[in-house]
Amino acid sequence: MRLALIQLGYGDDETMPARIERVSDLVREVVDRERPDLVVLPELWGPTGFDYRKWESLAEPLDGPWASAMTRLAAEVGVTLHAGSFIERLASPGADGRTLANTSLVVTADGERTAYRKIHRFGFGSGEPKLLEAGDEVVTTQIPSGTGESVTVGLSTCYDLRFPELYRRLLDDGAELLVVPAAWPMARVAHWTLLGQARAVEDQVFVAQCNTAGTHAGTEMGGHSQVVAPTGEVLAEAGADEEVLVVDIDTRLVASTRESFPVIPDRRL
Ligand SMILES: O=C(O)CCC(=O)C(=O)O
Repeated sequence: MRLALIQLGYGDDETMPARIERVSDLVREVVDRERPDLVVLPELWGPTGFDYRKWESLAEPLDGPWASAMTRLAAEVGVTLHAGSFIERLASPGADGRTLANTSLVVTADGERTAYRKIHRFGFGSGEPKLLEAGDEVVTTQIPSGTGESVTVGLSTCYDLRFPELYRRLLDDGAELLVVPAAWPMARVAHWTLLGQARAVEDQVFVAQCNTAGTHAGTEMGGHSQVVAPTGEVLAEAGADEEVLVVDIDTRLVASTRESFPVIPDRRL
C-alpha cells in the first residue's frame, strides 16, 4: 500500500479558498506522479491551525464547501483522501454547549465518508477546550489497500497522540494503520516523533503522522511528519519545511510482528 503525506506549509496571509485550490493541486500532482492508495493532509489546514480567532467564521457543516471540495477531489483523482481536519459546525450544541468541533474526514474515491471528532482538546483551558465540543466516539474505517484487500485505519488527531488509552481502543477495534494529522509546534516536535514511535511499538501497528510546516499565528510548526512500522522502524521522516513523503507499507507486517513478538496477549486489563 502506498501512502503520500502532504506536510503543508502556510502563513497567515492565504485565504481558505486559495489554500483549498493550492492543496488540491498538490494532491493532483502527487496522485499523478506516485499513484498512492492513500493521501493524507494535516489538521485544520483550511481554517488555519492555531489561529482560533478565524474558526467561528470559517466553520461549516459536514456538507459545506471544504468537505464537498475534498469529496469531489477524491473522486476526480481516484484516491482515498484523509483530508486532515476542519472546523465543523454542529447541528446543535453538544454536552459542553459548544457548536464547533475539530473534525477529521476520510473520503474514498467513490464518495464514502468517515468523520472523526477530536476527543482530546488542546489548549489548557483556552483555544480548543474553550471553543470546541470534544468528540466522544472512537473511529476506525476500512480503506482499499491497492491489492484488492482493505485495511483498517484508526483515526485520531494531533494532541490525541499523548493519550495511549485511545490507541488501545483503536487496537482492540482492529486498527492496522493509525493516521494522525496534526498542527504540532516546533517547540515540542521531539514529543511528536517519540510518541508516534511509541504508539507504533506498543500497539504493533503502522503509524502515519502528517504535520504542518511554516509559521502561523505566531507559532512555528514542527514538520517532521513520519511513517513508522509496527517494529518501531521509522520508514520515512520529513524535515521542517513543506514536503511530500511517499512511502510503501506492507500491511502483512502487522500480523507477522505480532506473531514473532506476541506482547499484546500479555496485557493485564
Ligand atoms: O501536544 C502538543 O504538544 C501539541 C498539540 C497540538 O498542537 C494540537 O493538538 O493542536
